[in-house]
Amino acid sequence: MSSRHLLKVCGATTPQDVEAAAAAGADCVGLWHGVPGGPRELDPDGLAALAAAARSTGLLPVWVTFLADPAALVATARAAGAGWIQLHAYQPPAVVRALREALPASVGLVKVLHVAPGGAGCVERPLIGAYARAGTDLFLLDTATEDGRIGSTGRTLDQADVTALLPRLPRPFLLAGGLTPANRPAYEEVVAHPGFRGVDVDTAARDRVTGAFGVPEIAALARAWRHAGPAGRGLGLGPVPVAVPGPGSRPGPRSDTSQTRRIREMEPSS
Ligand SMILES: O=C(O)c1ccccc1N[C@@H]1O[C@H](COP(=O)(O)O)[C@@H](O)[C@H]1O
Repeated sequence: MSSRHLLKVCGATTPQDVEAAAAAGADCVGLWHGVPGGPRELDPDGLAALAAAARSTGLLPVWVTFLADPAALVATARAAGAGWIQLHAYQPPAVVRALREALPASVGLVKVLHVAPGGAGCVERPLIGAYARAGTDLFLLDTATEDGRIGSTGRTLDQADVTALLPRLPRPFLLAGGLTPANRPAYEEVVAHPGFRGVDVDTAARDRVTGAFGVPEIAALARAWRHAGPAGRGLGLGPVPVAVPGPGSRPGPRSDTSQTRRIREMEPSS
């Protein structure tokens, strides 16, 4: 038996984007709010409307944000009904903890770890254990460019930089950063890691002319990235064995409902 990996596509702005993602076989769709100056920024009503549209197609809506104020995050998460929240910036572990304490277990918490190119490593490396203990369900490894850009960089991570980080990750992770159907073979070692749960893509999910999500583009990503992993691995969000000891740990698998459970329950395909 083998497992199916997740495909998240990021930055939907219209119901048509959501429909394209669902039709092409994505599992999760990223919706922005609180990304200042971002070209795909949604207002709170737009976020809630597209989250509902995503749920109605069976997609898991993921709210992607740079916001760091716990009260604002909690209020928006409740109003929008996001399945997961992706903290895509340099929010400290205390923000994760505040969200974990305030939100139901059904809301998954994704913390992005930014990896700089050229062997410079992960910006948040000293905080990884603290993020896990604060309640992070899933890490997301993405590029931070030399000039400080984060999110939708279209820039790939070096497999060696990623694999150097993996022994320190006490939670499952998604991979991002300039991923395409063609560069899947460059990440064999990453895909084989027991914590790997799938990929997150913006640039390569889009029609080059219109800039909207493209069904052929997303379907090609799904074919390349979402297929079988090693036998017996599920999509659970529980702890991953790591070489790095950490003081305490959060309790075992949380009881949860709805969208997060849907991801946890995605059965391995043969
Ligand atoms: O999708 C975006 O444009 C975006 C903007 C701000 C924060 C996060 C964003 N998305 C993340 O960008 C990467 C994938 O981008 P790419 O494939 O390298 O272009 C992924 O982490 C998305 O969640």
